Amino acid sequence: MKVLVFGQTGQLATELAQFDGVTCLGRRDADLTNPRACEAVIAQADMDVVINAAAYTAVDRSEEDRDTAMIVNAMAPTAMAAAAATRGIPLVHISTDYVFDGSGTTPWKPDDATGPLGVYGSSKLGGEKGITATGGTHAILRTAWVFSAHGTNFVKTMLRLGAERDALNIVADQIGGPTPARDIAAACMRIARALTEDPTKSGTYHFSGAPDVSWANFAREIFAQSGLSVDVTDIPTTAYSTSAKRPANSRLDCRMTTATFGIARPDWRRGLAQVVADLNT
Ligand SMILES: NC(=O)C1=CN([C@@H]2O[C@H](COP(=O)(O)OP(=O)(O)OC[C@H]3O[C@@H](n4cnc5c(N)ncnc54)[C@H](OP(=O)(O)O)[C@@H]3O)[C@@H](O)[C@H]2O)C=CC1
Ligand SMILES: Cc1cn([C@H]2C[C@H](O)[C@@H](COP(=O)(O)OP(=O)(O)O[C@H]3O[C@@H](C)C(=O)[C@@H](O)[C@H]3O)O2)c(=O)[nH]c1=O
Repeated sequence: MKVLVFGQTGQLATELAQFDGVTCLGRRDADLTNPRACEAVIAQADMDVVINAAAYTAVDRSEEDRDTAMIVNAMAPTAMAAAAATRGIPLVHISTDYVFDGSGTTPWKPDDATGPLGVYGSSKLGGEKGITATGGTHAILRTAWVFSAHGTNFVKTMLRLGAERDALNIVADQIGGPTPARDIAAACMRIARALTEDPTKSGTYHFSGAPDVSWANFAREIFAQSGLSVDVTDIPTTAYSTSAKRPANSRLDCRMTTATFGIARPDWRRGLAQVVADLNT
């Protein structure tokens, strides 16, 4: 299976690059601020499937840079979907828990009502809607709280801060499933294969690590596994000021993904152990 991946330097793209048959495109090969260029790349490439692992992921910055976030996260993926549909190949696209408003405590199902709280979530929802509307073979895989040894993520932020300070205040009223990028990459490859064999599996799916946890308890586990002695104090969201609002409830109901593709929720504590080991080598 020949797989064209948008993204090269990011957490997910770096993990996808480990699989056979994958060609990763960096910004110089395809800049998502130019959706037409993304379309042209797909039209010209001889590929079996496209995975979009590129996105504008700076949640707070997107509040002041709405236009770029919308082009990269909504217009470019829509253009990719149109080009993939024209070529008759599937598109696997990654979306986020931030498309939900975070109300309640029940895990979100794929067809639950969306209601993004900020620009990043709105732009990602725009991408979902554009892809779905093209009517081509696709999977939109919503995930959450991604971490890996590469790029920027909460684990690396905690390790940096934990090396500098012996106490941290961390939000404890936002709950979600941290997800190792390596497991998302494996899920994407499996879904890509399944879609090439059975396009009726097109749709929106959820995939996040288990068990669900607060950011504060995630931080505690990060420090425990990395041997750092840092005192974590639970704080409410209201005590941590950010430009973008984050959902309180980021739990994702992943049962449809398991039922359709045989992919189970990974235990993020195992993924964390791997990342901590990778960072120490
Ligand atoms: N990170 C997370 O916690 C979560 C991420 N997701 C989604 O998962 C997917 C993968 O995320 P992740 O791997 O963490 O992302 P990263 O932030 O690690 O990487 C983003 C990638 O997108 C590329 N990119 C950004 N803007 C452009 C552009 N204009 N043209 C070309 N490439 C561009 C970056 O390239 P460059 O280095 O050149 O900027 C980079 O390779 C995204 O769709 C994201 O929305 C979903 C839930 C949680
Ligand atoms: C650094 C720090 C963060 N926090 C809080 C702020 C926030 O509520 C939470 C996580 O902060 P971050 O800014 O690292 O995470 P954030 O960038 O919001 O992470 C999100 O990224 C996008 C791309 C997604 O799609 C989401 O699934 C999610 O992973 O931790 C503290 O409470 N104390 C701290 O010292």
